[in-house]
Amino acid sequence: MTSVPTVPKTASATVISARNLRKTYGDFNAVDGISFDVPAGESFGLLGPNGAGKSTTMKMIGGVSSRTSGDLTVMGLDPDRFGPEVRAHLGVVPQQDNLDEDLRVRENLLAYGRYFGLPKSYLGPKADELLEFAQLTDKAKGRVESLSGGMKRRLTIARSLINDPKILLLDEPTTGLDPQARHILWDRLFRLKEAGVTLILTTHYMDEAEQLCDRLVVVDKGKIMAEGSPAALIREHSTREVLELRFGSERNTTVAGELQGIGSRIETLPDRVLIYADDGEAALEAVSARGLQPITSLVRRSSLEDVFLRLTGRSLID
Ligand SMILES: Nc1ncnc2c1ncn2[C@@H]1O[C@H](COP(=O)(O)OP(=O)(O)OP(=O)(O)O)[C@@H](O)[C@H]1O
Repeated sequence: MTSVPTVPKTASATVISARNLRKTYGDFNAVDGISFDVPAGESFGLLGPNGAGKSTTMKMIGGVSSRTSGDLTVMGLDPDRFGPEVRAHLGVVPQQDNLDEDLRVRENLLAYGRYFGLPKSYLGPKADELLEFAQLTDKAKGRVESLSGGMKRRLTIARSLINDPKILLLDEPTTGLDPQARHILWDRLFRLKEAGVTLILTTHYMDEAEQLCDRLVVVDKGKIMAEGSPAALIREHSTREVLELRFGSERNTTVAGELQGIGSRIETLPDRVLIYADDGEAALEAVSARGLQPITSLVRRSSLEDVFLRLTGRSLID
């Protein structure tokens, strides 16, 4: 039997450490040599488009997919060698809800807890506490199929907390949910963070990353393009404001030349032109002064979407 090393004291502040982490399928690099550290209690995000390698990274952290090369430790342990021990520290919320539709809501929590070998005396009160946390107490005896998408997500999160994990892995926690359901979920995740749980989440929603993440890595095609807090990334890779102009589909693609010199950078997208400037209103006045009249104009703050566009030349949401 392999003995489990004790978690080194010096590493207590770092709960996940990846060095040159790589996963290949045939000759395709799904995760292409990424490195990052996550300290305890942080809310850490992997932000990137579909196919960037986010889920593959999560699966390696969760010990359900072995890495091709590189180093990875979770709570000081290698998930490839100590899968069950690593999973005992983790709560996992997969991209697709995989609740047991044959069981009632509360039963889902109990059954999952039994799978972890947790005793009945612990599970009953814990299930009730988690239903309360997930705002599902009144649905305890209901059928899973009768829950809304947001409720199913909350039940999946409640289920992932049955073993009091120190780290919660959330793969695209709010994909497919309506705005209200997303906000309720964000609030619950924020409470977990306040309670000291380390959150690792993947998302392709920039607003979600901005709301939830203390720090994130921007990933594209299996590589890390940038790393930092949302505010620091925006400061480093974008201007304070962005002026969005729509001139109509024909004109959008040809007008950029006439805008040269306004702001510090211009991006032409199929449906609009973006002028990056610290003062968006001043940029708009400069556009008018050139006799150019957009159909619509909007000044907004820079977002992580702008960071992604800057780093990859592509829009985050296709
Ligand atoms: N088992 C597999 N076999 C072959 N290729 C795979 C496998 N799993 C993932 N891939 C490929 O690896 C790349 C990264 O996939 P991954 O699911 O990690 O991306 P992602 O960033 O999580 O995107 P999504 O949000 O779509 O899940 C994709 O091109 C995907 O097609």
